[in-house]
Amino acid sequence: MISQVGKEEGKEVTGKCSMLRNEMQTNKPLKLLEGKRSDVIIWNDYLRKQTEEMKKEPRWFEAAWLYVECYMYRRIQDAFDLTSKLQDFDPFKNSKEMAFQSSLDAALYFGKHILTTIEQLQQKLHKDSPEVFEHFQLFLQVSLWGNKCDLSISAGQNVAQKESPVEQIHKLQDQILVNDTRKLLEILHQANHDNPNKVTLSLVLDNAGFELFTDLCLVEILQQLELVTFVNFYVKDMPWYVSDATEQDFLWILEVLGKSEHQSFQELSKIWIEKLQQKLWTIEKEKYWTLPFDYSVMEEMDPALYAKLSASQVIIFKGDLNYRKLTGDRQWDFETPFQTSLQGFLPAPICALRTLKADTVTGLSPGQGESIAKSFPDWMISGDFGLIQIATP
Ligand SMILES: O=P(O)(O)OC[C@H]1O[C@](O)(CO)[C@@H](O)[C@@H]1O
Ligand SMILES: [Mn+2]
Repeated sequence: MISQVGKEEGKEVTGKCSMLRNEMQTNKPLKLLEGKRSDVIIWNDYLRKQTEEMKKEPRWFEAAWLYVECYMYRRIQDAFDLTSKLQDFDPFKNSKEMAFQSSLDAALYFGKHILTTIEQLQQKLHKDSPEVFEHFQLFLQVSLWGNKCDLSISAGQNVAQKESPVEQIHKLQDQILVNDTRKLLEILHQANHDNPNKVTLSLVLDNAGFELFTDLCLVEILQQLELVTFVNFYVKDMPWYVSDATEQDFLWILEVLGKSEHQSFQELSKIWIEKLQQKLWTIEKEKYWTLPFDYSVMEEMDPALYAKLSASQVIIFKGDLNYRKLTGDRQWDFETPFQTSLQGFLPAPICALRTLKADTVTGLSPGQGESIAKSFPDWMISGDFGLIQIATP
């Protein structure tokens, strides 16, 4: 329940958001943050440095898109931080929850599919059987296409997933521009060989709701196939890009599945809650994901996080924004090796699972981008094309 004070403060936040919109529309200079969160100093220093480097104050239409776009979400949080009652209020919660509710059919279909798969795996499957690859590939691709479901482009409007994901992925095969699935499986096999029963996967999450559900299913299968032992899920530490997953969103989905009338959902929720209790899964909150930096400077700016990621055997980065931060959101030639575009960021083998929604991409084969562009002019922003892309140290 929001108190009377909370209601009044809600009006103040709305007023601040209108001002923010006006600053944006009229291309005003970016302002310093005013709240008291621990990252304010970092954001404000960054703005001062940008001003020094550009020899003028950064403005909305002139500064780098990655920076201003992140700054916009950070300013929204700043408005809440300046209240006494609404600092933990998530303005996107409703949109995230509604989007998941309207994707329940697809989630249920996939939930039943994973439970059947688990049963088969437990009964018979030999770890070297070709079926391992089939399962691995299917769950990886469903998690990839789950990334189509973000709410930032649709301004929070519904992006319900209606069709059965298993049937959809067959149709989408040709839209995977780089497919390093086999390499990823090899890396996991090698990691198990080197560290039996001690393989840690870091999964840097993107969106809550249906995408998160597909991520949880992917991880479950990786553990069932005994390719991965521990999973660290990295969530956002504040509401971000509308649909990005926070710890609350993660816990919410487990709760909703647990309370569902469908037995398959209940079962999955029970298995996953146990994994959290047994520390086979952990939810990690780190502030770096909502700072203005790309990942090439993480080692310098946040050596502790870099070291933590380095301790895992594989890191999966989900989604478009993570990809932009991996590549510094530069206008790379499409054929630049993915590894080059990481500019030294490689704490452990990296796998990017991303549908293209912004115009940066690397690691394509000669002429591939140009050829797609002829038939699909908006191939880089439509979310219709995807990558399963690996870089190894
Ligand atoms: O949820 P995702 O996959 O990171 O997508 C968010 C993307 O949407 C946009 O906000 C709009 O294109 C991009 O700036 C951003 O990279
Ligand atoms: Mn997102």
